[in-house]
Amino acid sequence: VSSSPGSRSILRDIGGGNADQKDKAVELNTTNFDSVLRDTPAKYAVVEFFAHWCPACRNYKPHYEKVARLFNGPDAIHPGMVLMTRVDCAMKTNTKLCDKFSISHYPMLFWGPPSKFVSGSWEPKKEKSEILVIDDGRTADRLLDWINKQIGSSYRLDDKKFENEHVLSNITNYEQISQAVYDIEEATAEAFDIILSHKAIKSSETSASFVRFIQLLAAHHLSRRCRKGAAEILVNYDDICPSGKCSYEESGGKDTLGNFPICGKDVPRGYYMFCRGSKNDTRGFSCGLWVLFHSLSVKIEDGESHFAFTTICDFVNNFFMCDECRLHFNDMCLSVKTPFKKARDFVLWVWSTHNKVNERLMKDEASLSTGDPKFPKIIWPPKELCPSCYLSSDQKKIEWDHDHVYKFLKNYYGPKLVSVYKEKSVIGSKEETNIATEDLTVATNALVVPIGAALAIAIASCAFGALACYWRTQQKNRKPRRSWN
Ligand SMILES: Cc1cc2nc3c(=O)[nH]c(=O)nc-3n(C[C@H](O)[C@H](O)[C@H](O)COP(=O)(O)OP(=O)(O)OC[C@H]3O[C@@H](n4cnc5c(N)ncnc54)[C@H](O)[C@@H]3O)c2cc1C
Repeated sequence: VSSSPGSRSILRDIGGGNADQKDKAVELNTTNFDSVLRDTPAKYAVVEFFAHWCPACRNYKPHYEKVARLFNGPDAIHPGMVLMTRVDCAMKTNTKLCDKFSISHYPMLFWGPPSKFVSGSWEPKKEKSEILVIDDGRTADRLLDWINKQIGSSYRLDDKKFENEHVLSNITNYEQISQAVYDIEEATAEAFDIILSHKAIKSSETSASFVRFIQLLAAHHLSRRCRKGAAEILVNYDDICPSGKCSYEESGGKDTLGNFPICGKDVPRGYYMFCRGSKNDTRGFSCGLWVLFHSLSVKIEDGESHFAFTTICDFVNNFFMCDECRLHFNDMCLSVKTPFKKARDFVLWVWSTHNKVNERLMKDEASLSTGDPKFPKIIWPPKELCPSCYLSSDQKKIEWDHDHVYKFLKNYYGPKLVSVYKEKSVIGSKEETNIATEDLTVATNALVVPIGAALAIAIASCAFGALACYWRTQQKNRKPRRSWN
């Protein structure tokens, strides 16, 4: 991926990277402008072009920062909506960048989808640009009003984290699933961190379960960086977990599990987007985990379906540290008596199992008021999302059209889920298109290729073409181990 190194860490460190001044707005320059705006999960960006010598800009900064604290960084009040950035045009290195946006005065503020800024420009007379000049952002209040008008929100400067009414409920919004691509990465990294912090690979059984899950991720995770991270772990597994005994601590060397961030060093970012609750302790990780399972299920081929089923069941049983959840889930796993032969059956099993959990939680949450008021549990998908999934329904019973449900799930957790990446690639350069496509390409043809000893557990169940290929490249590049040591 051609992003400049560290562009993602810049996004993550907003407030950390600029920790000296505690600035929340991200400082952009010629080098990181495109990569930061391409990598951001945010739907919109504000770019402030300023000059550090300009007194008006200095006076404006506290206003801009008041708004930036709402949107930027892991402590943001409304993360993932707007990325607030600034470019110092007084820096010689940024001259060309500022020229491209025809900067006529300081500060000058622009608004638009981040992808439109990538390799983008702005001219005063150009009509129909998706990049707009913010013409009324002179104070923090006015800037926020302007933003609210653009996105139909009602954010306020004194909003507090999770004490707000503004999270948009996504129950019936077909488009919002595209934000979940970032949550899948987040949940994967969080699951991995939990395993590390609990030192949860404790036996040969848990070790085998872990390897199988990582194998599933290496082959079918939607995010390229998570597939890559998973493959790295597999390749090095014998060294970092000899005989299933893992070393966990992060150290300078590459010989502990902690040194292999599964989705790259910049994930977890610290927040969820599609899975964001309106309260601090709702949704988040467990929602992200479900979305991960669904997104994996729709990628599975017929021959892998039973492997995927047992792998997910074992993973939940061994590594999902919510006792009630894993016990119930395990019961539902055990109730499957005949092995899956068809991917369709597995996709529908994950869906119906999730609905059984929803059904049970609907009652619990109603009596205990523990649910998220903005995201009440429902039998899913609601009619608004998929009318054709319903053959008939009354108060007590829904009769599903399983063909339509399957078709809906394949699209919803497949192309729809990754549509944000695709959108970015359409507008970007040819090179970018290739990157985005590569980002999303998953191994669909699962070949059984005999591979090395370290993957013995993995190949015992099945092996995936892409993974085997990766493994072989690594083996070629690896120095032979000196057996006399
Ligand atoms: C394996 C597992 C078992 C769990 N067991 C329990 C338990 O026993 N007790 C408990 O209190 N909590 C349990 N949880 C947590 C619980 O299911 C929810 O994840 C949590 O309450 C957050 O709910 P949510 O509103 O974000 O939606 P979630 O139920 O997490 O769903 C996430 C998103 O998936 C979509 N979705 C909903 N239903 C379906 C479906 N049937 N098929 C496809 N997509 C769907 C919706 O868009 C929804 O927003 C479990 C979680 C997991 C991953």
